[in-house]
Amino acid sequence: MATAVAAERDAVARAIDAAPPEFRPALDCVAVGVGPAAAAAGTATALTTAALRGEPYGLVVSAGIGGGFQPAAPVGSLVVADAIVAADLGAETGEGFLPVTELGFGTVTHTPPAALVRAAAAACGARTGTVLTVSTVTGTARRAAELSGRHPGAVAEAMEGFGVAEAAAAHGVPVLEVRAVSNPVGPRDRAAWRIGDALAALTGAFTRLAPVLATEPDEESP
Ligand SMILES: O=C(O)c1cccc(C(=O)CC[C@H]2O[C@@H](n3cnc4c(=O)[nH]cnc43)[C@H](O)[C@@H]2O)c1
Repeated sequence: MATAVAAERDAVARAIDAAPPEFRPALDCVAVGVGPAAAAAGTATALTTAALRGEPYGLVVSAGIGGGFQPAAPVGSLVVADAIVAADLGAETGEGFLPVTELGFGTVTHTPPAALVRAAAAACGARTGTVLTVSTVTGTARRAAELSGRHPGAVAEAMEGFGVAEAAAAHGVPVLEVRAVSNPVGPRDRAAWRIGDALAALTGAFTRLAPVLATEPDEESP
């Protein structure tokens, strides 16, 4: 489990530690830092350390708070990513933004296992959709509309998912992203953030997700 900051890690760990032993997943919670680069470095380090220990991870979960696109993901709601997309990895041109894939290299999308996404969303009552990874928090209606226009399936944005997913992919491990919405994506309004509520929602989500994450992948329905 990779979160950006300690408050998110503790919100998830509270739920996991409280799960009954038979439903408690063997899960390490690590705060890997804010932003895609720190998230990739921290997650890759954790994956490599576990592999060298002879106990490789079978799943990586990127979890934390995030901004919700309105009206798809209201503040306080939960989102499970069915696609994890690097929204600002590319080039600006006179004709608009070009993702790196159109420049001929890299990747901008990671796709979590569909059955796991369905099971996780059903367990915690989350919406599913694209979760964008950005290096700059959206702060204007114009940028929010631009991102929604380029990514019609986007329900949320955050800053780590794609970095976590890149590290997981490098280790051949599946990835999941779960976000509790702390603020709307749009004009900057710090008074509208509900970080405490979102952290409580994250704990609630992982209370209900624990049995899903404790299930061996081959026990899942397709
Ligand atoms: O200063 C601001 O206007 C501002 C607005 C929203 C979030 C921030 C942060 O610095 C939080 C970054 C942190 O939390 C995640 N997060 C939460 N909301 C968003 C968002 O709307 N867009 C992107 N990231 C968000 C993010 O994953 C970071 O870990 C500042």
